Amino acid sequence: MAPVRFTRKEIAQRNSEDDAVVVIDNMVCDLTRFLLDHPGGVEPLMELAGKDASHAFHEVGHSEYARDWMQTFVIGEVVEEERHAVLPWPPSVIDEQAERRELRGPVGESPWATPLLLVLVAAMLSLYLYLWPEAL
Ligand code: HEM
Repeated sequence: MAPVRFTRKEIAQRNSEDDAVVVIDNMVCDLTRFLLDHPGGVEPLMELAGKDASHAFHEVGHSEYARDWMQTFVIGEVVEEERHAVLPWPPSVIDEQAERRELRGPVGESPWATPLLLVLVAAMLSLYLYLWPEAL
């Protein structure tokens, strides 16, 4: 069965505690019956009712469990022409990428890294020979 499609204008009207709908990653979620069960409280959900909550949802760093739970509230999707780019998921993918960048460090990506290393080795060798000329 084809999923139900909603325009962002239709969603914007569903912003009350009796009818609270948000968009997360282009999926339309009816959170009306979830409001009181949300571990993060009613307030953050009501602030976003009728709106696109994708950014807020990801920024909180919701667990995979929360993500799976969220799927149970999906009632449809945003019409094709009004969809936004979806953020990568799971966050571990983002974290791993960030970690790899951190491991590489600022020098790892610099074009000066290799010449600098060579100069350092040459300087150390000269110092060594200067201090212990008999080593030759
Ligand atoms: C269907 C949508 C949502 C589901 C199923 C959901 C579920 C959860 C769950 C299970 C937690 C506990 C921590 C975790 O396991 O990640 C949580 C915490 C929280 N959520 Fe949500 N959430 C939803 C939407 C949102 C939205 C749209 C916001 C908006 C900002 C939000 C804000 C928060 C906050 C602030 C916390 C508390 C974080 C903390 O104490 O560290 N949630 N949520």
